[in-house]
Amino acid sequence: MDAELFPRPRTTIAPGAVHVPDWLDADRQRELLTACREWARPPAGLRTVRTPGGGTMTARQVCLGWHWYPYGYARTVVDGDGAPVKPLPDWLGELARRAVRDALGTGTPPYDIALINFYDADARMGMHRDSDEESDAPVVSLSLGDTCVFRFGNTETRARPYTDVELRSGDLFVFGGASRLAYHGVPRVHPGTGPPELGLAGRLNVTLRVSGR
Ligand SMILES: O=C(O)CCC(=O)C(=O)O
Ligand SMILES: [Fe+2]
Repeated sequence: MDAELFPRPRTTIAPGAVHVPDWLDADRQRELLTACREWARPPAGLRTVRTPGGGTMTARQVCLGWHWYPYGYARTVVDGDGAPVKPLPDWLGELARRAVRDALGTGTPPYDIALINFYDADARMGMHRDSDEESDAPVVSLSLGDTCVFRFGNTETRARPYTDVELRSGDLFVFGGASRLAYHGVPRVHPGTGPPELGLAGRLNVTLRVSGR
């Protein structure tokens, strides 16, 4: 990890939306990466997501707990190999609850959805809302590998006002409350910026949600 002259501060980006730099230490990042590599294997492994309009998402994805597809949830990979979705391990659900407690100081119901997004140097994610859940529990986002620009906007439109936040390996971002349905996206990944000792080319994002089902 780079030694910073000044540690990056924890920042409230919008009401209920908090960025906590360096939340995962190097060992926890390595453990999470090892787990992601296992989850990415078939069956129900890393896949390219096709949108109803005929496009494809550039970030490839694997789901745990519930399988997300545009735009709903299923117990099997209905838009892929048809296999049952992998279970979400208790330790990962507990990590998400601890994240919310740390970032927002509140309790939450158990987390039952994890999306793992893999970004190569050219991958992006367009502005969207996480709105396929029936729970208003906060969304938890963990980053590994390359630094990205995470764009966090408003609940009304994909356009401004928004705030660009640099998410680095080990950073936590939580959005709940008044920001739970805010538009957000990843306009850019900076290749080669991850911690060399992690050994990941690209960026991984682990997004945890509560389905409310
Ligand atoms: O990669 C990220 O940081 C954001 C991912 C995201 O917004 C999502 O999976 O819904
Ligand atoms: Fe999202």
